Amino acid sequence: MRYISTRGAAPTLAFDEVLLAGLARDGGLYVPETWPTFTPDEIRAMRGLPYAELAVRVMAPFLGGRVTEAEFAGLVRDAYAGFDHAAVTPLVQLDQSTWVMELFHGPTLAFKDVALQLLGRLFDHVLAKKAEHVTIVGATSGDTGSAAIEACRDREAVDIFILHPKGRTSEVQRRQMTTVLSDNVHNIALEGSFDDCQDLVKAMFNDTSFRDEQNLSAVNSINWARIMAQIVYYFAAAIELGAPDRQVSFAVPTGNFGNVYAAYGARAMGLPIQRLVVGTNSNDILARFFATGTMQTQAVMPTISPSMDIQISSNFERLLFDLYDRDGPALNQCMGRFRSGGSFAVTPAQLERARLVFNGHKVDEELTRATMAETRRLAGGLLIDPHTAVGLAAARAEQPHIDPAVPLVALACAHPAKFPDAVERATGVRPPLPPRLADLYEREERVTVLPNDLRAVQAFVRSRARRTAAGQRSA
Ligand SMILES: Cc1ncc(COP(=O)(O)O)c(C=O)c1O
Ligand SMILES: N[C@@H](CCOP(=O)(O)O)C(=O)O
Repeated sequence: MRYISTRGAAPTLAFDEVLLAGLARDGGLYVPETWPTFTPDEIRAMRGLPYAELAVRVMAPFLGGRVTEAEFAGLVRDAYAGFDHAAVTPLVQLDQSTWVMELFHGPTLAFKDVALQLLGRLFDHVLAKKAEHVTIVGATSGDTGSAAIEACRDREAVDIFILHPKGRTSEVQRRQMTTVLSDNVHNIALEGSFDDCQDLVKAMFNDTSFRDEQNLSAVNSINWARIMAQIVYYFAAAIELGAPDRQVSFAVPTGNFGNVYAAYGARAMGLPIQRLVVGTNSNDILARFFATGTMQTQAVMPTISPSMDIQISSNFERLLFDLYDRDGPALNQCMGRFRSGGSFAVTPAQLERARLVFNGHKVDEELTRATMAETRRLAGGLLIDPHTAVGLAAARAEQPHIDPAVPLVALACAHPAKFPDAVERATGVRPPLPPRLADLYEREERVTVLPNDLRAVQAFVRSRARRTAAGQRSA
């Protein structure tokens, strides 16, 4: 298995290289040269497997022999042993045709743990073999940051720098990041939005001398391995609900388009997914795209689902690559137009192809709150976080237009305790922090505030990374 860049001008890479590379050198994102596929019989044979075994089956074709299956199975088992539910990503049935998939049973209470607990271990494994050290730079609107920090803290071969938009995450999300005081963890509160954070991360990758000097790596979903690990839970849910002999649809609260792109990947691998419903908050650029075929940025608006306060969804480029029939140079031109003018449009034929699978719905603040309250009332007191509510409300908006016999799974991407103020305001109930985070508000915080300026961030990284200009790990 080799990986190619969506912009068509970077060398193809093997799995271990793509894991460490992050963004491709031509500014594109890596995708598999061809999607591996499973036959219905192969999917049937996955029924009843424990999550970790299923994960190895689903991900093995992506490794291309660069990590042995036995080594990989050990890393996967270890990654999911720390989850507090035996099923890792359990399903909860809400009514005859609607389920919620709980993705928040990992150490930082968000779906990011599912991929990042594995990535941290993969980084260690691959870096030890290569005797290398990497400097990870990542952008977060709240959840990737803490999951990545938890996965990489105290790892000798890694320094990790996480940029979050100052004052725009929930307090729990911020504290989950800034109270980790390990020497290799560096939190930056950026004076800007999440999109600014993500732009700076990409700019650091596109500065090739800085990239090489620091041996940069990524933990955001620009890293292919993140997508690979997220594909697994779509298999887990669909198989539990009857795949390959029954179709399944998913509703996904969406910001950077990584999670729902993983569902698209699962479908490309042979999983019978009928619909992918994209739920956006008031930052509804994706819902507008699926309605009109035009991607047009607007000013980012703070909402009660802050992890989705995003205008530029990195992973959308991976879908566009397919809509452009994998023509890298043509996509490069389109992305250039988007960068310079803040908009682009696809052709009616491209939009029609996208809409065969995807549809989008905007869920405003009022509907988000109403969905949290209604779920508590109708589902036996179940509390859901605002992001999950966006996904569930989008599912409800789609349901009148789809076959009720096809199960619809809404993704619960974060634990309600990460957003206690918003949940309490909507439901009257304040979700308590689980025991492992019970003293979060008493822990010391460490964070550096920086302006939205590439040079300032690069200077900070240089001053803190345990790496010399010659590319070695410093003493
Ligand atoms: C709780 C939560 N829900 C939804 C999303 C959106 O996911 P994606 O960026 O993969 O579209 C995020 C951030 O990624 C998140 O943290
Ligand atoms: N919502 C995300 C934004 C970054 O997304 P990623 O999936 O690309 O890491 C967050 O919580 O940080």
